[in-house]
Amino acid sequence: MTVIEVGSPKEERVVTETPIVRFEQVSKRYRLRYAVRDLTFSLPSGRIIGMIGANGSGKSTTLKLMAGLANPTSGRVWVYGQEVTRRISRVVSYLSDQDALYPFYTADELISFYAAVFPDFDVAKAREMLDFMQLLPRQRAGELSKGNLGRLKMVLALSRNAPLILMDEPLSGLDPLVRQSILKGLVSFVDLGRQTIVMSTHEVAEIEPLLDTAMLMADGRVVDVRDIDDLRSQDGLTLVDWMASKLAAPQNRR
Ligand SMILES: Nc1ncnc2c1ncn2[C@@H]1O[C@H](COP(=O)(O)OP(=O)(O)OP(=O)(O)O)[C@@H](O)[C@H]1O
Repeated sequence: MTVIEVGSPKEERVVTETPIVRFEQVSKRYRLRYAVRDLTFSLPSGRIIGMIGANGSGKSTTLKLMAGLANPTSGRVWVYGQEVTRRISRVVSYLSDQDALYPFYTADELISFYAAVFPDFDVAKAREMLDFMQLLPRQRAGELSKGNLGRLKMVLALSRNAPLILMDEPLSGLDPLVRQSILKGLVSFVDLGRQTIVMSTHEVAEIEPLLDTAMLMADGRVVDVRDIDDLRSQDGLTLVDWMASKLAAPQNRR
């Protein structure tokens, strides 16, 4: 298998060229309206990939298609070399943007529950992350503030040793002052030699230092997928500049 080096400013890592995610002419329609249309793209493995775009541009739908939680109306989706069905949850960890935790379970009980459901769940890692997040093991999910609930959901999603971790708006509800450091700390628990993170976000400037790759969506389509280092070195653009220039292009306007 061919390998390429991904270098500074992040630490050197070796990633395979085999895409972790592949979409081929995928559309998803809800009743009469297309949420995403004709998506064809691949995402590289061993990276932190940010999915950015305006409200309603199709980010959540695309993540759900990767997680096997939505079926394509047409087209095909592969993750980790397998065509996606609901069974893909064996190799995909998914953090929803909805409040989906059982409110009466404590953090500790949720860790046990996840460990029972997912064989790749790392209990020791989860406890370490819980501590890092300053969450109390015996506190019930329903008693947590929105921000702390978001932290707990991240702990649970990132504690799986799954090849693909999907996070839908992981920063929503988190205090802006701690958002970046929390995410940076949590991501350090992930083994990017074997795992890939794809996360949707509106916090484009804050997330940029953490990302390797950005995928821009508009009106249910993928506008572009770019390596962040290339954007900086070849185009001299920040992520925000790039997003603004791409969305201002006539073909991307409604
Ligand atoms: N279950 C659903 N039923 C009907 N329409 C849906 C459903 N899910 C998404 N849509 C529609 O599909 C489009 C794309 O929605 P999606 O949630 O994927 O966008 P998004 O980029 O994640 O938005 P946001 O940034 O606001 O979360 C929107 O027009 C939305 O109303």
